[in-house]
Amino acid sequence: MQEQDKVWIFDTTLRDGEQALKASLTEDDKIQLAHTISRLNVDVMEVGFPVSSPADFRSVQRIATEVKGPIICGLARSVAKDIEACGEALRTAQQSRIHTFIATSPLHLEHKLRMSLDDATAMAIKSIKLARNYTDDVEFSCEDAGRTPHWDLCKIVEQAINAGASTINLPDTVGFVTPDEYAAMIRHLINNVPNIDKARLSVHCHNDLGLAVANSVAAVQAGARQIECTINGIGERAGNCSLEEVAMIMKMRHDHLKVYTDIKSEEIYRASRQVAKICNMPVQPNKAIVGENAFAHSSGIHQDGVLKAQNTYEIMSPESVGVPSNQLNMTSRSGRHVIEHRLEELGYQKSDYDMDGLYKSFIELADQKGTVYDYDLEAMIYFNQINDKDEKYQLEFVNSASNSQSVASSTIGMRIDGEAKQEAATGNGPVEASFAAIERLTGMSVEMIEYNLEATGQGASSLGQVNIIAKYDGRPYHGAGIAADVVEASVRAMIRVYNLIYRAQKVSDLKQQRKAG
Ligand SMILES: CC(=O)SCCNC(=O)CCNC(=O)[C@H](O)C(C)(C)COP(=O)(O)OP(=O)(O)OC[C@H]1O[C@@H](n2cnc3c(N)ncnc32)[C@H](O)[C@@H]1OP(=O)(O)O
Ligand SMILES: CC(C)C(=O)C(=O)O
Repeated sequence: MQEQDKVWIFDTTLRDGEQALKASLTEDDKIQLAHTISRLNVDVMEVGFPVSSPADFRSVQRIATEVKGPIICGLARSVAKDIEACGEALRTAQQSRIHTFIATSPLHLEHKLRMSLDDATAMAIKSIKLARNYTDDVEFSCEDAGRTPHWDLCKIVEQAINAGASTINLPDTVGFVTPDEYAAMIRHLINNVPNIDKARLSVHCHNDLGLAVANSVAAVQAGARQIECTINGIGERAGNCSLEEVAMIMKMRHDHLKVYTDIKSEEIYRASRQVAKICNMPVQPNKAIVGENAFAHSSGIHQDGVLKAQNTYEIMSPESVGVPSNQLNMTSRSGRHVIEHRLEELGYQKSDYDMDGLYKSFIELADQKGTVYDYDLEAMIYFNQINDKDEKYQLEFVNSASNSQSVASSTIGMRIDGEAKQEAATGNGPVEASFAAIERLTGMSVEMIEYNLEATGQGASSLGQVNIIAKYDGRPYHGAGIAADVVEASVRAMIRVYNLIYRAQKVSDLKQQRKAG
């Protein structure tokens, strides 16, 4: 592969991505994420806007000192104090870049900066020269380039390169342009700026019309060689171009695009999950590359195809982006092939069950509860069908109390194998206290993996829906509960988990008996 075909990946998760968060990241969060981003093997990491606050200055400084590998970059307006703060914060970096910008569109010049293009150009040149006192690697951005006349861009870009900028970034700051327009802008600059070969052309796209990735790819096809992007596409408003998407487009479509990045794609999923968790920005399930459903197949025809040849419905392998494996969801849209496959993985042979009878129970259960899990399948083999009314643990009542001044308490009444029992416990909140009371009643303790509370319905009369994933004996169980009272919804979800554990234990006993006899 040739160096001129390499597209640099400039990650701005910790700068533009962070701008969109409801709560700022702590210094430690940023350090942790910076190490993760560096493991992706990005070329440049923009990690903050040092003049904006002492905390941002300190985190840029710490990342510059601690994170080795990528070029560490900070953002600065075309203002001396911003450049000085940036230069100072980046002083200890192995390789540093100062990224300075000024808006160039008539709209921003007139209404925001209240100055002419010539004045903005003069400020840009002064800033680039000042930045060169700190580092040889200076990037200059024409903010709102997408809405700037092409000849205005040519004028300022030529002077910025002469002043010492080695990367020229042309952002579509408000996500307004279409791919053909953006490509035409890049071509115009390549064809009309006499010193353009002295700089790397960069693009920075926002997703207001959902075109950030498409625009970035179109710009690369037109000759840009740096993409500014964020993990999971987080960023101002509708977000930025998503790193994982452009990296995988270039990897998977190298045949067509003929360019490459140095991203270690196997690190993508881990990075995505960490960003989602630390930034408290969950990834939508159908998000390309990293969404929960990106490698999940739910319909029978697709599942059958994937089982016969994975590439029938997967254009890339889950492992190539660090997802451990694909997922074949068992739902009412599944067919017999996937059930047979799953049971084979669980150690069953065809002679262990009657597929026609099993499939009938499977479809009934799937229609009732959506997803059917392994333990449901096994229970169907051993009990033919599952009836919730015969469950071991049945809730009778929940009586919880909490206030802001003392610990919460809860009394739970249950029927266990038909016998009425009750227990009380305390906790940090009424849900924790209720779970502790259930633990006493069942004599079993589970490890909580996930607790998710959502309102279903509207306004104050909405119902609380709780979904729990809890582990027992190394195996996860899923429980859901719905009630007007969120504590009751939580208790119902947890009791469901205990019933599933009990049923799985019974299945295991029956398996042993079958083996022995
Ligand atoms: C498109 C982007 O994403 S750009 C990056 C956006 N990120 C941020 O804004 C986060 C960091 N920003 C901040 O912490 C603050 O806005 C600061 C510290 C930079 C400035 O704060 P303040 O001095 O209080 O100014 P405020 O933010 O209200 O207004 C911005 C000022 O900068 C000016 N300005 C905006 N961009 C530039 C620029 N590139 N170069 C020079 N001046 C600029 C504006 O015209 C305005 O100036 P004015 O006060 O003379 O009207
Ligand atoms: C500062 C620049 C690169 C920016 O964030 C934008 O224009 O969106």
